[in-house]
Amino acid sequence: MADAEAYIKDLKETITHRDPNQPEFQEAAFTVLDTLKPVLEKHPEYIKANILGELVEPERAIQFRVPWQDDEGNYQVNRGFRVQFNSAIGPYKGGLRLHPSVNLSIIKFLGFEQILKNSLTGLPIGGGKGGSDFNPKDKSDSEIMRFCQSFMTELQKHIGPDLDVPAGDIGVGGREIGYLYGQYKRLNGSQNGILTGKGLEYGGSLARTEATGFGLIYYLNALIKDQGESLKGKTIKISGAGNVAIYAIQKAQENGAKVVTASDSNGYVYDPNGIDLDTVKQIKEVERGRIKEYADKISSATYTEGSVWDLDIDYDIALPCATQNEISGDEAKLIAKDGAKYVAEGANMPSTTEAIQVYKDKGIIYGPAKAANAGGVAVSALEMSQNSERLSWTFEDVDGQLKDIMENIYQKSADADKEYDLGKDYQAGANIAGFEKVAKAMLAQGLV
Ligand SMILES: NC(=O)C1=CN([C@@H]2O[C@H](COP(=O)(O)OP(=O)(O)OC[C@H]3O[C@@H](n4cnc5c(N)ncnc54)[C@H](OP(=O)(O)O)[C@@H]3O)[C@@H](O)[C@H]2O)C=CC1
Ligand SMILES: O=C(O)CCC(=O)C(=O)O
Repeated sequence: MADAEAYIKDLKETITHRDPNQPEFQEAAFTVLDTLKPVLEKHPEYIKANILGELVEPERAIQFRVPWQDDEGNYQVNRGFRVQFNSAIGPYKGGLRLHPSVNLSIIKFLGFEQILKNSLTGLPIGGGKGGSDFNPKDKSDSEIMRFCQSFMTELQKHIGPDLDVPAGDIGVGGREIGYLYGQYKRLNGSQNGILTGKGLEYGGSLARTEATGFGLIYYLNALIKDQGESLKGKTIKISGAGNVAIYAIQKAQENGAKVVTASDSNGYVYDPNGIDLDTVKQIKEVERGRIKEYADKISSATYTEGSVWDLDIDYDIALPCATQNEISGDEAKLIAKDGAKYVAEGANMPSTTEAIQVYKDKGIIYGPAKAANAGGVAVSALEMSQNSERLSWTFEDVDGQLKDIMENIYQKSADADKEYDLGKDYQAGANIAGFEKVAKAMLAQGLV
């Protein structure tokens, strides 16, 4: 039997050989593999059963055509995906992303991340992800509806309340979930909570909208407290101005921190007085506008094109909440130079491999995405529970459970860090804690 190091090396070569054109998937898989050596050394039975070889291969990857008609009557075709990665601990669970950049590599990286993230929540959910290269940004409501109906017409053949329960991600919010749910219901005639992030009028959970952003701050609070500090009085740089960023700003402000930036894919606003959240919500949630408009409305703010991570100001905490690979190695060096002591990830894989190495070299405490942003999927699982028992829990109840789950996730990562003597490496801690549960479940179920 190969030793742990040779086994990991072999797996990486297999992935590179099988999926040479999937850089995002390779990045996500290699990052996890690189941190699991100590577990494999302690548990050679995982090598014997080739658990990692199974883990990096999706149980199923579905690709389909999504034809739809635009407002001018033209026939359009997009590409749809659902990757059902791992069901060892429960039904596949993970969002749908609508963005022109979507391809199989991106959906596989997101689905792979979802396996260990969902395991960390402590809830019985496996990992999956889906989406399409459709761009919802410049589309009318009717076009979005027709696209969603067509997408669900195919997707509904592959999902089910005990099989695979999708939700939102970039480009998929309440409007899209509503159209997708309506089409599922029309085709199947059943009200079985097949999607999460639903409207409150038809089976959604209170606090799901807020969950990822609030959860990020609950996780950050636990992390910071363990270092003997608190959020009060800290200055935060945040990227994004979507669902995750907005509710992270809200909860950070409630905890006495000052958030000074928000961004979108065109540029960022810097407001030294602290971001006015009502203005951001009005622009982004109501008007579906651009973040640039914030600087037109708020006189203390400036707007700059480009990446918010290139803005050179002093601050304490970085919260990337936009998209993958938004922080390069050079930008991580700037984060360190600006004096930030913590990075906690609201987005999925926002830091490149080089950036993560910089955090480690410079002693920045790093909360990885699969731990820090697990609040969204955790409350999705709570939405599934409420749907099953045909009940709606109060906001306080769901929010309280979310807080407990996020504190537990931090604790599990910190415990693994201690057990394996990793030196405050909460990334490796999260990977190990998430992996151990999935590995035990896979081993128990044999070859499946
Ligand atoms: N929603 C959820 O519950 C969860 C989301 N996540 C992750 O959080 C991140 C944000 O998701 P969410 O807030 O839901 O998505 P939204 O669509 O609500 O918002 C995304 C934000 O990120 C910006 N953005 C997207 N792509 C880029 C890019 N290439 N460069 C710079 N900015 C970009 C968008 O700007 P623009 O409008 O210009 O595109 C927008 O401000 C994603 O990585 C997602 O996978 C993780 C866990 C759960
Ligand atoms: O709520 C869900 O099921 C999906 C959340 C998600 O896509 C994520 O955690 O990245």
